[in-house]
Amino acid sequence: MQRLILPLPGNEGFAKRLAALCQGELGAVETRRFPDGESYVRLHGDPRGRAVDIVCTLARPDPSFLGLIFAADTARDLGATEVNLIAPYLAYMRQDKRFQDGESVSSLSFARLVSSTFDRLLTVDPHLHRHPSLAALYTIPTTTLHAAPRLASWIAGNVQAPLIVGPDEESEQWAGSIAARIGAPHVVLRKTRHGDRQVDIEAPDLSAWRDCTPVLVDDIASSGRTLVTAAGKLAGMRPPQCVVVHALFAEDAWSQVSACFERVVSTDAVPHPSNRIELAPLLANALLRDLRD
Ligand SMILES: O=P(O)(O)OC[C@H]1O[C@H](OP(=O)(O)OP(=O)(O)O)[C@H](O)[C@@H]1O
Repeated sequence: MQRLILPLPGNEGFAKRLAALCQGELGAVETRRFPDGESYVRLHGDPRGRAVDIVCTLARPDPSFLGLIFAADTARDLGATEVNLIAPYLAYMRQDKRFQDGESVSSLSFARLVSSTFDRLLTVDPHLHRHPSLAALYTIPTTTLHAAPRLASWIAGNVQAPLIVGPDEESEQWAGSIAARIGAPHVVLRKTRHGDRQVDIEAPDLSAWRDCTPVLVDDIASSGRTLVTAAGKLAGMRPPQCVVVHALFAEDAWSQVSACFERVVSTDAVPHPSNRIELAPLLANALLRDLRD
């Protein structure tokens, strides 16, 4: 039986591309607020006897999360054989430790809530910093996909003589992988984070690559401070470009970041005007491979 693909509001475009690629049936989730602010949820599509994939990128998750849980529960109540969460961006991955007494380890609490509601989670480049994999947080099976091959193809097709630049040591994994795929050089800068919006970045001598176009690559753009500060270290080189996986761009980050680069592009993991790189093919392949019903 065809899978039923149900996007939460705002995820319809991504879900439509996904449904077309994996021959799923596209349904819908209607949501609204009751006058008292509580969430109303109604599914359009029949989950009975079928695998249901709920598509909801989890950027800014707090206002939509309860509706997501209600949608999943409703699919199960109505007879879905399994209920999976397709979250191209996975939220609450950064507070993965109690830095100060009494703090919530929200990565773990969020993972418990998702694990108690869904049968399986598919996501792209979750911000795994202190944990080796999602299995350290989630008790359901998870599939972690990587955008680096698609970022590499975009850079190879759009940038002459790129120098791949990672803004911090953690970005070595994707900067190195992208560079190796397209036969480009790469460098990694060193970042020290002092607060939500304060970072310092040190760069090595980049003069050997003056004839290259620096392409900054990162997993997340949130406050934008990492990208803005890193761009400041590329002075004297060709106009820099920037490719990110998850375009959160909080508050005024987009105007700050876009002013520092000749071009900023992102994947469609989080809907944003900078989206140029489609991830639906990556997720469709995973669905067809891992979740065959
Ligand atoms: O746009 P911004 O607000 O600068 O946030 C984005 C940056 O934050 C993350 O790293 P972070 O420095 O938080 O490392 P960590 O979470 O792994 O400690 C991420 O890898 C980006 O580099």
